[in-house]
Amino acid sequence: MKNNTISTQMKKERAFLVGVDFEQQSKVLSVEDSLEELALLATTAGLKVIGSDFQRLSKPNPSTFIGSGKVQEIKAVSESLHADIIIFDEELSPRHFRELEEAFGQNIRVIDRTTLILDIFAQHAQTREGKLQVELAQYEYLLPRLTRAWTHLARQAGGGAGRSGSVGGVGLRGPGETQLEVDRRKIREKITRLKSDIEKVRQHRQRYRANRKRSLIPVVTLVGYTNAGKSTLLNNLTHADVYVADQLFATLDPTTRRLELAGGNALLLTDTVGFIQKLPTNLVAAFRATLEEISDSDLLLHIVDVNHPNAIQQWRSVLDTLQEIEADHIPMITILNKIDKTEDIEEIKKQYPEFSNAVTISAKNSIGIDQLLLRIKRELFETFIPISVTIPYKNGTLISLFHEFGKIDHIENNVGTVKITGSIPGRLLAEFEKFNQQQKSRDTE
Ligand SMILES: Nc1nc2c(ncn2[C@@H]2O[C@H](COP(=O)(O)OP(=O)(O)OP(=O)(O)O)[C@@H](O)[C@H]2O)c(=O)[nH]1
Ligand SMILES: [Mg+2]
Repeated sequence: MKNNTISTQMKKERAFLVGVDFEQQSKVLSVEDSLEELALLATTAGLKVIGSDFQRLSKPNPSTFIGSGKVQEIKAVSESLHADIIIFDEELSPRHFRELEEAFGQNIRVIDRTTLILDIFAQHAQTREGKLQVELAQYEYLLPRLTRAWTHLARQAGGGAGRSGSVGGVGLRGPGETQLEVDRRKIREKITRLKSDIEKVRQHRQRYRANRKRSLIPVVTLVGYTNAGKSTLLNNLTHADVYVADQLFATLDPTTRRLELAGGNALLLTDTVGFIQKLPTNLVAAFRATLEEISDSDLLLHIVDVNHPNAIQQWRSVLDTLQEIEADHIPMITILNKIDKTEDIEEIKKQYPEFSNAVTISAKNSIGIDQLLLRIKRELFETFIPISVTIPYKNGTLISLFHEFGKIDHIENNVGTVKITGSIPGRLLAEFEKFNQQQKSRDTE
């Protein structure tokens, strides 16, 4: 594989995009819309998009992904447009890469959607954890796709391999190993090291989360398609200073801020990485630590750019990803954002029943924010579930929790235990489950 890094320092590289319209395949976006999104991704990565084309296929061609005639056609067009790089809107297999590089020749690089997203992630990651996660995803993606000696990796990654000199230099080559094997081995070693580093960060994060759980402030996470306005909303609500930009994946690293609601309740609000259709699965895996934040929340705020022509498709695609990371059971408020740019919001709500219960806001212009805060408050602090529990004195935290957040109808002190009948916010149900009266009497029968 040739150099995979898209440089933004030099004159903008010229990119030609290639999509595939698969017949009979359920897809989130049409091939044209998906290519438009790919163009945005390419621009975000610092490329200049000079054209695009697509082919209708029933299944990928095993050697060149698209048909060989189409390859020749695209080769001719992209050469005449002086393209530096060709981007496929689908994930390419190692063999596809090999054959396409062969077909397009030395002067044009071939990358795919995943490589492009990984590149943007690499450019946008700020924290150590974010950087580690992206680096791991890049190495894991590249390892099987390594088709020739690949010395740029060491320089590009800026990691250990770079400091130890050029890959495969004198003394680095193992007996009988080819350059390619050396590269592969080095990458495998690097992957092992990255995984253990990430695991350490993950454990630290888990301990932090456990502490937070104990403090019992509800955790609310902003989710949504990339560029929907998640960071803008976090900034609006908490006066945080998260980077906001009209580009894809502006945010990579999670930011958490405390938000005080009227009436004295507080919550922790987290902004995190956005989703996209055809999100590469290994990227989801690499970001598991970050995404665990989401599956551990008490409430999700799902932000939709209602002004986007594919708003409903984006909404569905986010739900798919939430299901993939096992976060689809968490209560969710759908928020239609950017209504300042929308002509008839009621019409849209009527058109899509999925949106009928949504809160409508403009995060940028502070429209509908009070309404949203009321909904959050209701969801977290005012949805009560009747319960009757017998709690041993030694579980004092739980008793004080009931006093603080629950509504007590009746309280009775016995030897070593206290029996409380009343109701608690739905989000706390799991905490009390063990001491639930009904549950207990069933068990002893
Ligand atoms: N007109 C309008 N633009 C908005 C509104 N909210 C956000 N935006 C714009 O939408 C773009 C994306 O906003 P962000 O807050 O960065 O979106 P995000 O969901 O955090 O995006 P990623 O971090 O890239 O996933 C920015 O240009 C914002 O200024 C709104 O209510 N109205
Ligand atoms: Mg953001």
